[in-house]
Amino acid sequence: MGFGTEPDDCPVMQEGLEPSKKTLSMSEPAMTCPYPQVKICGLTRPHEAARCAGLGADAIGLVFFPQSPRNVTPEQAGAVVAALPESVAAVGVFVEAGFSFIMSRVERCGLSMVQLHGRESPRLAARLTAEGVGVIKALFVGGRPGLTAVQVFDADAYLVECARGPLPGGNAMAWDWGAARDFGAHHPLVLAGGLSPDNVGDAIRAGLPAAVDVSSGVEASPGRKDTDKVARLIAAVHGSARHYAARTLQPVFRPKGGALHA
Ligand SMILES: O=C(O)c1ccccc1NCC(=O)[C@H](O)[C@H](O)COP(=O)(O)O
Repeated sequence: MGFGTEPDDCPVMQEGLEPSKKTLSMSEPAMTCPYPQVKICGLTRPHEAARCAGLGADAIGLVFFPQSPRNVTPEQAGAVVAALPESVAAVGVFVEAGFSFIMSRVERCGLSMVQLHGRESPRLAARLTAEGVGVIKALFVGGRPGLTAVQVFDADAYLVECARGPLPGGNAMAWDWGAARDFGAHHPLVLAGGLSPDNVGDAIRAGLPAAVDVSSGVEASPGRKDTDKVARLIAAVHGSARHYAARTLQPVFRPKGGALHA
């Protein structure tokens, strides 16, 4: 696909690596969230990203995947990131890209996190983490890598969605979000797939995630966000706090300005 070219960039799953130790524990930072964080993915325009941030989005996703209708150039992505406040995370979404390609986008565009949305290796995730880049690993119910791959991927958070649709992500495919609930009780879960302002409350009640990720459900057209839908979605998420009465939620997104915020 024309991505990484170095031997170390090989984007296939590797065996025999140390299992991830990343689970929720009392040793995590004391900051808490009353409701799940929100990532709005697939932004292509600076003014729409700024509006999403103003409405309360905690993270913005930029897709670096040429086959996606939401694909951005480094110039477009840099302009979107520049429009964000320091408190918001700038997440680059990659599909089986190599280390050098990813790091070039991180540095050039000012990304604070990367989302690995294909069959990348645990070693790639570890190398990015060692560079100080936040990592979100996508895992797939009914696809590969599945939820058990959490044991070999050390990541800040795990985005879980189903594996249906023509693209690796951004397919607007709803699924049984409750199937991720047990996973989210033990790992930082970003729930995704087919979420919209109308169903996100049900999805949160079912899956109890630390964050939700939405693309198609808040779009006017692919790559263009409808900020009225974004406002309704965020209001619904903020109305879900009652479901977390017995849970402590910690932030999962690293703001582009550096410090974690509650
Ligand atoms: O959105 C894309 O076009 C995309 C393409 C290739 C890999 C990942 C992609 N999106 C990743 C996301 O984080 C989406 O927000 C996630 O898959 C949920 O999408 P949707 O069901 O449309 O809300």
